[in-house]
Amino acid sequence: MNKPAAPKDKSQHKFWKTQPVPEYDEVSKVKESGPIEHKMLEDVRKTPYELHKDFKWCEIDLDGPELNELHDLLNQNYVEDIDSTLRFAYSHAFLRWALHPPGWKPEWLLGVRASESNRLVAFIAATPTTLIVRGETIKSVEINFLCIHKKLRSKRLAPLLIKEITRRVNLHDIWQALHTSGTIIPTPVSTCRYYHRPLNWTKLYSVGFSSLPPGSTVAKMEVAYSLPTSIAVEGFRPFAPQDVDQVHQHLNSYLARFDLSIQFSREEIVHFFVPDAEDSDDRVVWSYVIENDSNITEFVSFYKLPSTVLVKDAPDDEVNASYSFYSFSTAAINESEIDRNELQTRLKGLFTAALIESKRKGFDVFNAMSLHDNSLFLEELKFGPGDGFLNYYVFNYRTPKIHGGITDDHELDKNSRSGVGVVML
Ligand SMILES: CCCCCCCCCCCCCC(=O)SCCNC(=O)CCNC(=O)[C@H](O)C(C)(C)COP(=O)(O)OP(=O)(O)OC[C@H]1O[C@@H](n2cnc3c(N)ncnc32)[C@H](O)[C@@H]1OP(=O)(O)O
Repeated sequence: MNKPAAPKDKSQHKFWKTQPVPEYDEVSKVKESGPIEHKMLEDVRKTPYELHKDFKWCEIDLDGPELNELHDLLNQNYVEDIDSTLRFAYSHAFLRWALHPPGWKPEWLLGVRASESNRLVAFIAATPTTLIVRGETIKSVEINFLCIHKKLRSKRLAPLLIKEITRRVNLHDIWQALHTSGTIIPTPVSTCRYYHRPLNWTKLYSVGFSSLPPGSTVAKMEVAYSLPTSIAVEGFRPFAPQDVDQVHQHLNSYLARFDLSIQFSREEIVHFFVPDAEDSDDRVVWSYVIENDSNITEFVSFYKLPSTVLVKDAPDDEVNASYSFYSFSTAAINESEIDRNELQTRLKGLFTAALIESKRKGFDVFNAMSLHDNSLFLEELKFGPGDGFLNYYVFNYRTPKIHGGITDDHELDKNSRSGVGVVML
């Protein structure tokens, strides 16, 4: 298992030591939460940061051919797993869905082009969100898709992208940002672990994602990960437009229980969960509810994010993965009345149904993290711990460390639930 690397001292981070982020040892000592730096709108620089003359800033218009340029930049240069065997392969539809939520701004889809060739060589995105940290509501952004072309790495371009997106966000009177990364910089507020539930074990084995335990066989592993062919939970059905109000209300109540979370507007519920396509290669998100007597009691959603297989001569070039997105059970909402056994039973039923649907849609693996109340079902539903960890950061905010659903030994913590409610794409 690859444990997260031991961090350096913040002072060794040439760029991050200049930014309003906590010291490494601060989150374990701090008692109060709040912004680190208070700036005024008039203090914000009015002009873009200067780039080297070989480069220029640009905004990426996702409604035209630039979408394809961004797609190619990310698919060739974005995040790879620890041993470089897989790389995220975002679809065009995914990028539009992720980067055009309600309230998106053209100037927050920030690119860098080579001055001479006009080629897109780097990108960073901000999208608006309503963050809640320990009950405090903060108008904020999510920062994602920071990517620099492989040939331009280690040239200190990332700090410029980060400073310029900060400036563009600050100009909207927004001073905090949520971001995640597999790498450690100053300073994670929480760390969650990835868990993987094989749906097509043989395929995962053939591309090197899964390994055969000693004494087992491919056939035995297929049986071990087989799923019922029909869904046993009564009232389970696809999420439909008429469910928006109930899901909006329950999901926000569910998410408000967590120390680090977000709140959705009604428009965001529609954007993120009502699919705009029937099943097709272009579909990005699937959402379902459990309805009893016209009341929605549970909700589950997952999105499609394949990875390109980078191993030479592998029999397949893609792993088709679904990722657990937002979900809730109303059994968890009223904190004083939570019956853990009841909640566990409901979540197991809900996620077994999600796994069956995922398998029916042709996914090879279902991924989830040690967040929400997931520790109540991950092991029972045969999710295995992954090598990957995801660190959560809140820019310009300090707050005591938030539980990421794993113990100090990085094992799933089944005794206390995670404090993380937000799921980053
Ligand atoms: C209020 C609004 C605020 C808005 C902003 C909030 C903050 C947002 C922060 C960004 C959230 C992004 C969320 C995502 O998208 S996370 C996904 C990040 N992307 C990838 O992993 C894709 C593959 N990798 C790359 O494209 C490059 O390696 C990247 C672009 C990551 C770095 O490029 P490069 O390798 O060529 O490095 P450099 O020489 O230019 O720069 C080196 C400096 O950059 C610091 N670095 C490296 N990686 C990261 C990272 N993932 N978050 C923050 N900082 C990072 C590094 O510690 C060093 O600083 P320091 O250690 O010396 O101090």
